[in-house]
Amino acid sequence: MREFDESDVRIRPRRGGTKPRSKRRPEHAEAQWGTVTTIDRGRYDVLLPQGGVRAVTARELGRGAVVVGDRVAVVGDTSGRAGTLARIVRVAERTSLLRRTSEDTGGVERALVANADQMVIVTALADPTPRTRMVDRCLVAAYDAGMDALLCLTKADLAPPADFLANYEPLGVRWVSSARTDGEITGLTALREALADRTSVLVGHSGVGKSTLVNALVPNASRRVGDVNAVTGRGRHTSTSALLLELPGGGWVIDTPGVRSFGLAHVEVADVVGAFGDLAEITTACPPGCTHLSDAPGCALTVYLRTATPLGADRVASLRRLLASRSGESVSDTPAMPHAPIPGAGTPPEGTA
Ligand SMILES: Nc1nc2c(ncn2[C@@H]2O[C@H](COP(=O)(O)OP(=O)(O)OP(=O)(O)O)[C@@H](O)[C@H]2O)c(=O)[nH]1
Repeated sequence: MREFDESDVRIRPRRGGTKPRSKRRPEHAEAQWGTVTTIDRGRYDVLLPQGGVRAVTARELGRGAVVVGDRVAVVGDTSGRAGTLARIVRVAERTSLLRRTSEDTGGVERALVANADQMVIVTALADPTPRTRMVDRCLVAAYDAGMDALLCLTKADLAPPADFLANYEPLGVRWVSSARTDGEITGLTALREALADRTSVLVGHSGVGKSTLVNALVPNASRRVGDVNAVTGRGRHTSTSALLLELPGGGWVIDTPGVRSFGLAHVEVADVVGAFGDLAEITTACPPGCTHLSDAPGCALTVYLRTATPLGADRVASLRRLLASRSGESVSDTPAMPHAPIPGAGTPPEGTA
């Protein structure tokens, strides 16, 4: 019979070894501040003033505490040499946070991107067919996160923007459009102007041409361009992780992987209504807990509709469409009549819907 000796006993070294634990948190006075550019399986790429480093997060920060766009304090090996890992010890207060819930019915809330001040909603005018529902949900998420919204309509060589834009006329959403002409992406001047010196998060369904845009805006971005599936009409998921990129003319863009769903269960009704200053005042006369949807008993918006101007009625219809999209209900899209842009919607780089 074989005898046992010490080599048969496997002792897993305790994390931190036998070092006595200090009760005092290190001050990390030597920490350097940088911005998280991408995340891959628990590894964070952080851009420091002298260049990029790869880092892990300190245990006390907890899981999921850091997202792309976060300003973070980094300690340890910040040489950026291959194989080295620095440590993120602090996260700066965020100026904005884009979130989504995994399921509309109160699923887990996830932070997606921090510190962006503008959401660029990329939608193809054809191939795949544009859907207002996705755009509506993005708008709600942008308003909730405290960001401006910009509609970026791609593939204008395949269909004109007018019909689709009519849906956003009453909202006064800023818009730009791009096209492919003789193999080149054109119409980028207005987009570049709208992105200059800002941090913009690009969202959109897979296949709308988001990677193509990023490659055109940021030389060497090398975002993979996929094909639209001929059977489903949807794009393949060729991008994987959110990525922050510096624009040559100043400013930053954050490319996000193809978003298939935008769960908004975490968004409060009041935050959506708050984005409609004129209507918010009217809703103060609503009964407590009013959903402001068309079937809501005693909703002051329904009373207002009896005497509203066509523009006012369109505004109510748009707000209700957004509120319904927030709760996951589907409503039929009634194209709105063209009207003048809404004051306070921002300066349009090219036009206002
Ligand atoms: N006709 C036309 N096609 C375009 C235009 N922009 C992009 N495409 C094509 O649309 C397809 C999808 O483009 P991508 O840039 O990969 O789309 P994406 O939104 O990044 O998709 P994912 O990478 O899957 O998230 C590709 O075949 C592009 O060549 C455009 O302005 N006009």
